[in-house]
Amino acid sequence: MSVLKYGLTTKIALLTLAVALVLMAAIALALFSFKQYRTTLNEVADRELQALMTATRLVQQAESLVNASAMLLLAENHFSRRQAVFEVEDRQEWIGRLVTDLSTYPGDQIDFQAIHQTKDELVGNLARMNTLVEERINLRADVYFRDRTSQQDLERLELIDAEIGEMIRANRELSQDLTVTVGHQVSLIRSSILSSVETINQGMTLRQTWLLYSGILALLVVFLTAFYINRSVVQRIINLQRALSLDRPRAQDVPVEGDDEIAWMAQSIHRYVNKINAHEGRIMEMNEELSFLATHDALTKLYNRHYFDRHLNQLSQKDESESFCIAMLDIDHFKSINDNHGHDAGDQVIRMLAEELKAALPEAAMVARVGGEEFAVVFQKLSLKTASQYLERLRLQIEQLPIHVAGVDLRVTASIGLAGYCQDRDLIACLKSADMALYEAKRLGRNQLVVHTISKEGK
Ligand SMILES: Nc1nc2c(ncn2[C@@H]2O[C@H](COP(=O)(O)OP(=O)(O)OP(=O)(O)O)[C@@H](O)[C@H]2O)c(=O)[nH]1
Repeated sequence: MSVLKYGLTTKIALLTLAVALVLMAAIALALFSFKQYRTTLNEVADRELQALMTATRLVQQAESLVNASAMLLLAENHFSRRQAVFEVEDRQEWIGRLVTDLSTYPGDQIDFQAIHQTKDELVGNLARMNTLVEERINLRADVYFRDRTSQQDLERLELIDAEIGEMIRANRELSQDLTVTVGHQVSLIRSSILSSVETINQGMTLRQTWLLYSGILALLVVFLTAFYINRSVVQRIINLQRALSLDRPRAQDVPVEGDDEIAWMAQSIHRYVNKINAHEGRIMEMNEELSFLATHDALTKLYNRHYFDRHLNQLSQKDESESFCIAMLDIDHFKSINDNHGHDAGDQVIRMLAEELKAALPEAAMVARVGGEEFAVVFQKLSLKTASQYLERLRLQIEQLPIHVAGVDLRVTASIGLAGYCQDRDLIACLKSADMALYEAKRLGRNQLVVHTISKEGK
């Protein structure tokens, strides 16, 4: 019988493995999901938020550029102009760098070309404004410091102011365009972030569902395992225990169905119960045999001396006033049978006489073999007269009994002593009296019945 074949060990191991696999899959799924969400969140933080910050700084720089261009416009001398130009160039450089950074953002809906174009136009305008402001400062210097006022210069100054005013308007518009474009871009980045969050949410929801199913599956397998163990192990052990807890367990009550460890154990118990029952049956038979041998004579199957004594003792303790008699019977010259025909022949004669005694005497009479060729009879609720009639008839039957042993025909006789009407239930005295009657029968020539009657005063 292979333990690995269909045993409970294998089945429980498989169910445990199934639970472990489901749990491991759920844990792996959870870990993988956490890793994926962390990666996605890092990407969003690195890429989307970076782009968002770049865009915000770009808007700030665009506003600063407009302020710097106002400074340039208001410059009254070359020092102020150069300071404003320095500020403008600084802002331009920052705007250029931020626009380049933003261009690396992988958003296919964003119009980077428009941003670059707006920026380039802004830069071009500022360069032109610088030239005009420089020319205006020079002309104003000619007018106010060198006193070289000409109509032409005044007209030129007016033209320059007009062009600068135009440019400021254009720059403000370009700056607004840039802000609007970048603002549009910010909203795109925001949409992208929302889309990433939505993707994460969907992934989370899907994996939550999977984790829930995994948990339900694991619980199901655990319940199935518990149900299986209860049905296949616990209930069967309980049934086995119930079958064995009976006073006398029967092999057919031991449930042996199946082909697993418990079935194999039950089959072994079944075999043991069979063996124990067989042994018990044998022991009971032997007990009966022993108790029969303890109270009966092996040769004649009549009661033995021991039982006879016990019976007399019990009778003496009974508080009954009913009469009873005791007879003693002895085969005459039995020694010569043994001597002439052998011990086995003697045994056979004893057996035949015992059967004759049982057949001739009433069923209620207790007949015992109390010595080698000596028998005792206790008659209850029977008068001495009737008992003596039975015994006399028996004596005559023995006398005429055809006995064929050891190839020869034999005739045997028996002497009988009978005592009765014992007063005060003195059985010992009664037995002694019967013995004396037998002795007397022997003395008087054997093959006869002598009856003694005991009175209160004695014989
Ligand atoms: N075959 C056989 N002989 C037995 C058994 N028990 C006792 N004997 C014999 O029975 C004989 C009894 O002989 P005795 O006591 O001298 O008496 P008896 O020869 O019967 O003579 P009386 O009783 O005086 O008539 C002895 O020889 C015993 O050995 C037995 O179980 N089987």
